[in-house]
Amino acid sequence: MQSITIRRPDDWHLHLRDGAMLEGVIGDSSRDFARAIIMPNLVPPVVTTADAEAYRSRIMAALPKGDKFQPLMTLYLTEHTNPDDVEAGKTSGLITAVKLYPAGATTNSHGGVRDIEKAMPVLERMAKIGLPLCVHGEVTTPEVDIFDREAVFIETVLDPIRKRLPELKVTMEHVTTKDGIDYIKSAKGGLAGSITTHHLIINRNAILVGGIRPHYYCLPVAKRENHRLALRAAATSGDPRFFLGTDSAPHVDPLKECACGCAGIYTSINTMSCLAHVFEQENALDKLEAFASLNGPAWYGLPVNEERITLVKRNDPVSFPAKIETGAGSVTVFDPMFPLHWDVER
Ligand SMILES: NC(=O)N[C@@H](CC(=O)O)C(=O)O
Ligand SMILES: [Zn+2]
Ligand SMILES: [Zn+2]
Repeated sequence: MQSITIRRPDDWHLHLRDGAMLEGVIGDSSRDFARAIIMPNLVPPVVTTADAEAYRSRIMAALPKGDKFQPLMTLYLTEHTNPDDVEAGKTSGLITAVKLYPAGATTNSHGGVRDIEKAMPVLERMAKIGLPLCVHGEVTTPEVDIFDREAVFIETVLDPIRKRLPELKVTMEHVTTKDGIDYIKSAKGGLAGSITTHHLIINRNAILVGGIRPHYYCLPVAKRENHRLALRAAATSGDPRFFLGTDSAPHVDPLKECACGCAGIYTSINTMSCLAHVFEQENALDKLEAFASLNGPAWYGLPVNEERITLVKRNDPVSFPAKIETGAGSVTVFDPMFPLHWDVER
């Protein structure tokens, strides 16, 4: 039987939500992952260090007994964020990054940033103290086609910010285009990118061919096949600038299966099985540890995990539930549309 042992992975972009949903999903992350960067787009969002402290306590309270899981907290950047509060959050060790949502770009982003000038004092402080900025990199301009929004963001928002603040560390999250990959590779430093599980597996056909499939809809939306291939090449290359951020984003089924469905794909439960499959297909199982367990901590200046996990390839497909049941309702699990044979040994 084929198997591979790697350092326990981390998830550098995760939505855990709150309340009954948090309780329903956290075990799927803490089972396989040691740490995760926790997204702050709750309702209301996590905007102050005090909010993050309280949210962290709720996460720790929801954690299954015996699981060791470290939530790495982020702040939701607004036009009123106080640089002193951000600095205090970093100094105390609570805050790992600040998250930029262009207002209106994605789920619960309406309180995000409209005018980047208003956020400059915070960004300047972050550059000074070495606190990374995590970015949802899409413009919201109505005239820009949704499939072009990442490329236009890079050119019109991200590159100008990085030229003004070369010291600012920026994580381009959930990169979905070859343009994003090329931009990260061309940078002389200070820039890295997270890649999701699902964007390595689906292109936009998954959402639209043969009927509209809301469980493959997320933001940034999956692009054409050439972009998916660029993501796969980057993720499996071992290049330290690319690492795993699942962007596992649970929404209850009624909010996905309706006339105006929410964006988000739930992958926490089967991400490691999917990734082993992808890396094996690319003849790059030896690069899985770099992508899932080494490159992220190096970028965020954190130690790598000492624990190991073993993935084994089983003859029979491993079964995952089609849906998980949470106290908030059922959540459909990402279906990669091929059988999964790799399994995390428990
Ligand atoms: N990725 C998504 O499609 N949705 C995320 C938000 C985000 O990461 O943009 C969510 O919070 O639901
Ligand atoms: Zn996002
Ligand atoms: Zn996300």
